[in-house]
Amino acid sequence: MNWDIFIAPYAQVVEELKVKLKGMRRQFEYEMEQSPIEFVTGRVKPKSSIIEKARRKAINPENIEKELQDIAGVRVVCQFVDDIYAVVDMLKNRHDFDIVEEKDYITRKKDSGYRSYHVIINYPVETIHGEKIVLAEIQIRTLAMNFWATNEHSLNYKYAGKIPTEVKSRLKRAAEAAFQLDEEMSKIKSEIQEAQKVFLRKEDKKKEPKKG
Ligand SMILES: Nc1nc2c(ncn2[C@@H]2O[C@H](COP(=O)(O)OP(=O)(O)OP(=O)(O)O)[C@@H](O)[C@H]2O)c(=O)[nH]1
Ligand SMILES: Nc1ncnc2c1ncn2[C@@H]1O[C@H](COP(=O)(O)OP(=O)(O)OP(=O)(O)O)[C@@H](O)[C@H]1O
Repeated sequence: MNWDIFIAPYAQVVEELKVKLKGMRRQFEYEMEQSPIEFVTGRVKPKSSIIEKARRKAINPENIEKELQDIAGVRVVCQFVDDIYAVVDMLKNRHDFDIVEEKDYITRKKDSGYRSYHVIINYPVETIHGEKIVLAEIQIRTLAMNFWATNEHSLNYKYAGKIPTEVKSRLKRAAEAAFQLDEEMSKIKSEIQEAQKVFLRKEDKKKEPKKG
């Protein structure tokens, strides 16, 4: 199998989804002065990670495309927890892909402490050989959930998946603290948003050309 040929449609999907989700963010800012989307990232799963995951999950190489859901992955990071559900609703209303699975690790966090909402989609991508339906994963999480997950990911990498018990329990406590942070911020959401709107208006005024 030629790896570049195999990966090309996934790279295309990641780029297209990033453009579309960033477009949603921009539209929100123009129309409402604020957006449920803080930022969007995306990546094609590295080759070594695909091979390792396929081995870990005992997936036959010929079934990788059907069974590995996150070769193409994008991430939508939001300020507040209810922004996540607003984004999920918007994804459900789109007609350019089909949702095949939803994983709500917010109401049911993982044992590690991980929280996020995952939407798995079938995305039709145009290739030089015609349309190809490709699986992709959209992770939606708050800034606090993202902070936790990024740090936990680094520790998992450092300890090759075997994080010492002491560090693990600190991570669980940190996950609880991130959860509390999200809860508290949600309670003062309207005040924060009002302040951010005033700030945006001031920034826009600065950009206006001076009269006279
Ligand atoms: N940092 C961190 N990320 C996680 C954790 N669990 C899941 N993820 C992320 O979510 C993705 C999908 O995880 P799952 O929904 O559990 O599905 P999966 O593909 O079976 O993944 P595995 O948990 O690796 O078996 C992973 O590839 C990670 O990017 C976690 O405990 N910590
Ligand atoms: N859907 C996604 N969108 C954007 N970035 C992602 C997504 N999923 C993972 N990443 C990031 O891509 C990088 C490589 O992650 P990688 O795919 O190797 O591992 P993983 O998805 O966290 O774990 P696993 O192999 O266990 O599923 C990490 O920085 C990870 O945070």
